[in-house]
Amino acid sequence: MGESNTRIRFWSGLRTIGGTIVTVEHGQSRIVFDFGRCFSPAGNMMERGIAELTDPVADFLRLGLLPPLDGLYGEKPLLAAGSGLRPAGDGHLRQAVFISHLHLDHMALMGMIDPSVPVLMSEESLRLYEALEAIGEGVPNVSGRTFSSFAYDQPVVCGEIGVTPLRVDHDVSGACAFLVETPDVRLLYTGDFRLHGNHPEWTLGMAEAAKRRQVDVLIIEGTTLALTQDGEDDGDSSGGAGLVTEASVAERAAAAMREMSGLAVINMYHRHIERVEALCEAAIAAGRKPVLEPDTAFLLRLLTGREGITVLSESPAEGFVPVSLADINAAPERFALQNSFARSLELLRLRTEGGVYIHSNGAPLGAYDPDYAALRDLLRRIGLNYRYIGASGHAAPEHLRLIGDQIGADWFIPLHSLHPEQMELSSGIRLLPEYGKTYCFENGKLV
Ligand SMILES: O=c1ccn([C@@H]2O[C@H](COP(=O)(O)O)[C@@H](O)[C@H]2O)c(=O)[nH]1
Repeated sequence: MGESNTRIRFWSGLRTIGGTIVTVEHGQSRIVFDFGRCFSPAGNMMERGIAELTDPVADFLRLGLLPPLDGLYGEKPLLAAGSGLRPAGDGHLRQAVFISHLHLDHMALMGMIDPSVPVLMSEESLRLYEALEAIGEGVPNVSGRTFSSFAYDQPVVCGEIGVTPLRVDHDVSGACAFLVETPDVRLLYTGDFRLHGNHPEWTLGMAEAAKRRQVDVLIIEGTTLALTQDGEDDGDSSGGAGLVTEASVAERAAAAMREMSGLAVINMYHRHIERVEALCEAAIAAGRKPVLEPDTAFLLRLLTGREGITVLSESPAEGFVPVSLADINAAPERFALQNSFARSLELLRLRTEGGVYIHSNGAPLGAYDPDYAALRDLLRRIGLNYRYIGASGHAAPEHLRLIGDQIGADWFIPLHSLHPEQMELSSGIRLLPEYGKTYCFENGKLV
């Protein structure tokens, strides 16, 4: 600490999809962006469903699942972990943690940060976070902590570092990129983004702003590089050969619901509330009543103000219209029932033969997750026809290039990707950083 140049370090997420954690430091100022957890079912002890932790911060540190950063964690867990790191709150740093959006791979670990360190997210993200907390989907370990919000396009100053959040389109509301300015360097971290969603102008506006500010360094996500589309093997041919857009999802889902005579079941990710609403409309357009799980219904009402939502419930549900399993079994062809993976066994109580299972970016996302094979097995056994009808939250390779080229930074750093080395832009030097190594910038140049 205390050096005069700007130092950038990468702690996680360079060669994985998500889990991105990056620090930018100048003098005694530091910002951290994103604090998520990389999904790795085979790779670590925390994904094995073993007993609860008593001191998660200490345990995550010992397992190498948290970045070894001075000034970020409480004194007690550091002692418990036998760590020599400096505790938070001793005043040696001006710092803040910025969260680009509320997907687990970008925010799941933010409860581990000492409550004295500010953690900020967009106003929309904070609204969503509060709603998630209300249904028990907040992050663990947050006692004594409050989260703060920032407005798009309004710089937040953290000591000698300025951060301007720029809105982007992703498959969750409130997503943004960060334009980071220090006395030595201007960098843009894209967060996760896409151009085939309902709001390409947000992403294009972000690129335009970054170009105007002539950023030196572009840190860009590369999820789709050398990645097959989710559910590709299941050939949802109605999507056509081109890019599958968010706008096409509802249309294709409605067509599938019309085509099949039995029950329609939809697995979606309820943090993407725009998709939840679109699929409800699709069900209605197909002559079916959408029936949501109670948590999703709660989110939808709170975040959109929608009324008259039907929920799956065996008893009266205040503020909602209840529909029971027996109601559905009396006429399955009249319903489109939301069913998330955690509730899959409920399907055994339903008349599912000849119906359709619309997999619309709900977990398990793809074959890389062991739950996926189990889900497909269940669907085969109960006679539900699987259809993948979704749209990725991530820019296609050609759009990554388009955005990267438009920004035209001197250096570009691909991350959030299994194959960052495949990112090619028309100009700029590609940097594939190493974990924990310090990259120093002085007067806009890597030294
Ligand atoms: O090993 C993996 C991990 C993820 N994917 C796919 O990547 C995206 C992740 O989206 P997020 O918004 O970052 O959660 C999703 O399409 C996954 O299916 C993968 O294919 N392999």
